[in-house]
Amino acid sequence: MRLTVIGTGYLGATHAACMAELGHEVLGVDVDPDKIAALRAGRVPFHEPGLPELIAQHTATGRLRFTTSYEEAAAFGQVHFSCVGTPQSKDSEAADLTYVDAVIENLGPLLPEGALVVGKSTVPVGTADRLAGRLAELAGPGAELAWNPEFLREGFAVADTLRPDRLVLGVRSARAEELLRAVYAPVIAAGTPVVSADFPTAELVKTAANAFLATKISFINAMAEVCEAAGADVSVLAEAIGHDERIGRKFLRAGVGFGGGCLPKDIRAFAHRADELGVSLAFLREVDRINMRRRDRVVELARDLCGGAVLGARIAVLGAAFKPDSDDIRDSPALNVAARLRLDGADVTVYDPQAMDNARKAFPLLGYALSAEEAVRGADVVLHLTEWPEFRELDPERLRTLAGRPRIVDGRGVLDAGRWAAAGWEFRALGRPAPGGEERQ
Ligand SMILES: NC(=O)c1ccc[n+]([C@@H]2O[C@H](COP(=O)([O-])OP(=O)(O)OC[C@H]3O[C@@H](n4cnc5c(N)ncnc54)[C@H](O)[C@@H]3O)[C@@H](O)[C@H]2O)c1
Ligand SMILES: O=c1ccn([C@@H]2O[C@H](COP(=O)(O)OP(=O)(O)O[C@H]3O[C@H](CO)[C@@H](O)[C@H](O)[C@H]3O)[C@@H](O)[C@H]2O)c(=O)[nH]1
Repeated sequence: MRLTVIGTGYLGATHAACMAELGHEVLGVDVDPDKIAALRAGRVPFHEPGLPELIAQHTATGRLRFTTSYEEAAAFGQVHFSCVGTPQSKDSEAADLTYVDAVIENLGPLLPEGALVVGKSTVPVGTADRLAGRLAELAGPGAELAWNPEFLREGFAVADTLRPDRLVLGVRSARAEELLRAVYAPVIAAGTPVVSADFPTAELVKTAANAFLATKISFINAMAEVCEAAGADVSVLAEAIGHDERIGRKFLRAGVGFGGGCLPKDIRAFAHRADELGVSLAFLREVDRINMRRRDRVVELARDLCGGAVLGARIAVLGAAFKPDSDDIRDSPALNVAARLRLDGADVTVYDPQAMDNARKAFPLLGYALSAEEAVRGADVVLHLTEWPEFRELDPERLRTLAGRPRIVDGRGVLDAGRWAAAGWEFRALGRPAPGGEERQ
């Protein structure tokens, strides 16, 4: 089939490449000419494992092309996937729907009869119904809308798109469902469950899934707070409760909390939308508060380790991306902590294997090092805030010879506390006692 993918960011570029991989002819569309120029040259303007290979392969054969022209897109595609951003509004918790609206305004008047526009962005419930009305005004009754939310995780985006846990098809006609089933035929044939739903249910599946995931993380982080107060170990607690299959072991990693371009803004937008509907999701605001408190706790631990104030202290921050295998720094806990310590007068040096360019642009006042070792050299405190595999491989013995003072906070709970302590480090982790005794408060 001939498909367009409108908005070629983290979601759209992956979706476009994966649709080409499924055998479709794909045209990616973006308003950012630099992004389109990079993609046309087979380059991916962000870090996502496996994606550069797919983009290069399918741009080389011509099955995947890119444009900035909506006219070209409307003339080309039978199905148009809308993958533009829905960030948090500048002045409230609500989602900013400017870009989602712009796709319909730009594409609608150009569409031929029978075109299907498919929303993939994460939107407040009720958006699809509103957009369908607007599309009907702009394009006439021949064009139709469907809603097909996306559940991919950054770092696993290609695998999650080609082998998702489920496909959710929000449709208003048998024809729309048939078209979407045809688009995803190889994925469905591989056994992926398909859930057909009305628009509001399809929209809500997405926001409910992210709300649940965020709640699970904040639940374990609240337990970490209790563990800190009681001298218990949250990593053992998480393992033990996770053996109960009703709870499950996934998404119970305590630490500095969730960040990124999805969970934080999606729970805020969901709570806001629920308020508009007269339903209280106040617990999601508490989920948000617990999450932000973990960042405060790391700042507090850094302060404690520096003897009460960080003014003039040298602090190494390992990690800038919001999670490993990504260069995405949107709402990154690591950079938020780093920036706050800088504001308090610390001399902060950050190292990340992939996110340095993005971090430098967004936080030009922080210092940057070319390696973990360089960041640690002379540091009074080391903060491990993004769990890249290479940080787990660091040699605590060698780093001890480089650090000004051997003190480390493991904000992700994955470093081997005993090994670091044995190498002479004062080791602190969130929700866990310090090795060899009660956690020092
Ligand atoms: N990033 C993820 O892992 C992920 C996963 C699932 C769902 N989502 C949802 O998908 C949506 C997109 O997220 P993202 O992370 O890819 O955002 P992004 O900011 O990386 O990408 C959005 C892209 O849309 C482009 N754009 C903006 N206005 C446009 C317009 N009028 N026409 C064409 N292109 C336009 C931007 O230039 C940008 O390239 C959001 O709703 C997000 O919540 C994201
Ligand atoms: O046990 C855990 C698991 C995750 N995190 C943090 O939570 C954040 C989000 O992680 P993850 O969900 O893996 O990354 P995203 O790529 O943001 O994916 C989420 O957001 C996407 C956009 O909506 C959805 O499509 C995905 O299903 C959903 O997992 C990151 O900061 C992680 O460090 C934890 O702190 N503890």
